[in-house]
Amino acid sequence: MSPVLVLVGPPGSGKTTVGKRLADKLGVSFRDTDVDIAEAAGSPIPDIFVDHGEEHFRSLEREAVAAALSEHDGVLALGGGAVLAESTRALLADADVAFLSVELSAAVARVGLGAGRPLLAMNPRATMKVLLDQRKPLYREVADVTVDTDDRTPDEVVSELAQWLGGPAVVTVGSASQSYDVVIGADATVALVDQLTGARRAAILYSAPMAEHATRVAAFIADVVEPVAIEVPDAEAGKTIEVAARCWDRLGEAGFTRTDVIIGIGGGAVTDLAGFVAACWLRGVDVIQLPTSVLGMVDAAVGGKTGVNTGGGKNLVGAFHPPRSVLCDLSILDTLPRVDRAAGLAEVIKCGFIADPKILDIIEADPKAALDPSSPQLAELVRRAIAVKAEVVTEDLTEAGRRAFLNYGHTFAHAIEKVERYERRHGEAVSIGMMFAAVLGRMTGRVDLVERTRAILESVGLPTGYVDGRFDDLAAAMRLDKKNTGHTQRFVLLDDLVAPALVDDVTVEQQAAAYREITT
Ligand SMILES: NC(=O)c1ccc[n+]([C@@H]2O[C@H](COP(=O)([O-])OP(=O)(O)OC[C@H]3O[C@@H](n4cnc5c(N)ncnc54)[C@H](O)[C@@H]3O)[C@@H](O)[C@H]2O)c1
Ligand SMILES: O=C(O)C(=O)C[C@@H](O)[C@H](O)[C@H](O)COP(=O)(O)O
Repeated sequence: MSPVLVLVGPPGSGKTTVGKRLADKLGVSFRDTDVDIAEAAGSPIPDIFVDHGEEHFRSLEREAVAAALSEHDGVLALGGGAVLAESTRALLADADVAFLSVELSAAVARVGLGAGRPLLAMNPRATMKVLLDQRKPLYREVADVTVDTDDRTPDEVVSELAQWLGGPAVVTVGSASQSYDVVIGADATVALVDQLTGARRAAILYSAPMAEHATRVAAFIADVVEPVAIEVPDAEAGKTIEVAARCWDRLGEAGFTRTDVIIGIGGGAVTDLAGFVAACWLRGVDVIQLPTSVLGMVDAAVGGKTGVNTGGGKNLVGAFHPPRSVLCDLSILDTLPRVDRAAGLAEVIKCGFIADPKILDIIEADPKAALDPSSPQLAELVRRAIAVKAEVVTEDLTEAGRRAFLNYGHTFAHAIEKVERYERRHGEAVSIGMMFAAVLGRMTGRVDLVERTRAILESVGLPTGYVDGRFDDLAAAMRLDKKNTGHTQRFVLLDDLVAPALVDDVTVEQQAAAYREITT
């Protein structure tokens, strides 16, 4: 766990005011290490200075900062002198840190007579000058971003910080030479050109709704590679072996070699197809994924699972084929219909239940913001869900073990999708599938998360019930689930919040009873 953002800066820079407002805007909590120290010591900071001296205070501060950095996942403000400690500066190297800068006169005016600030009790202007001269280089050393607070309102500072947090972030999947980056931010696509080194041609796979964007990307890379545009049918209609075969024909016509690259631009259906086409062409060429839906960004384009649907079931034919990189340009989400944003949130919520409960807190605090493509909340949710997936996939690329937890809710979801001939959004099916799994979890004596699951899914407009009379078909589809082994059916259920387990003793009667409970 680490803070969303750590604020450093001198007294009067506005760390507390800005920190509280930023935390509110992001839907996270605020913590201040000075408050922690005073609470733990049972006396105000000036008294600690007077009774025990500054050295003693600094040692309490080092401990408080180390604890908060490992425990807190909201916005964290540090005392002005915290950066004096070398050990604290070393810890801050792993955190996102913002330095709120302020010039001498503004700092003195804001601090006034220095009430509550022992070092400024005497001659505040002269003392503040010494503090600023001594500490400014240290603030700069630890900061990832510096925000000038002179002549600006706290809200203006908050906006700049929120914007910076929405800027490119990089999550690495895998380790050493097997790793790749997921770049997340408003301008992530700019990184594409650097990713094309060594390629002569780039085949761009896209479907009609993303045609304009694909044309822009083709023009953007035309100086470095020859773009080969391949339009495929939209959504699940494109995820078939026939469409893949047509793409391979086009690659053959274009003389596509092993050093050429495929680019997938679209939702999860297109990135799954693009990855599969790349995995098989010449037994494997590189694919760069440019997901354009929430679901594509947080899930489908990350992790190297590629594939198509067949008459037998969802994603039954495919390959593990990690991408060269994944570039998530958040600004592209502006045109994504609201229903598809909600569908993507189903996979985000899944990550909340299996690994990162902060995701649930953020959505529960403000479901509307979670659906808003320009909100800092959605940017934060995308980053968190990608971090969950990256962590799991890094440990278990081929689903030999823990990766199966990412399939929470998917046994029933994939059955729905098959029974409905792939005409329902995947995220909606996952939403219903998580209700089914939550009911099974409670029924089998595990944790009861049924109402929390229902409430959070419905808060973003996702379905939580299903139609009656289809259990036999669904049960038959679930018997073909990829997690099953031999005669054993396996479900991912939650022993507790963020404690998923692979369970192999769920009876058909329990499945039927869970189905009845979610049948509307
Ligand atoms: N490989 C994996 O690990 C993995 C993980 C999760 C899901 N998936 C797969 O992903 C697919 C679902 O992905 P999805 O929810 O993105 O659905 P989708 O790919 O069908 O996209 C939904 C719709 O949104 C459109 N769209 C996408 N981005 C847009 C944008 N920026 N503006 C306007 N329209 C846009 C698409 O063209 C499509 O019409 C399923 O096939 C699912 O099986 C794969
Ligand atoms: O990446 C994984 O592993 C997942 O299970 C992620 C799922 O959210 C995703 O829907 C995936 O496509 C399902 O994989 P499948 O192997 O069950 O088809």
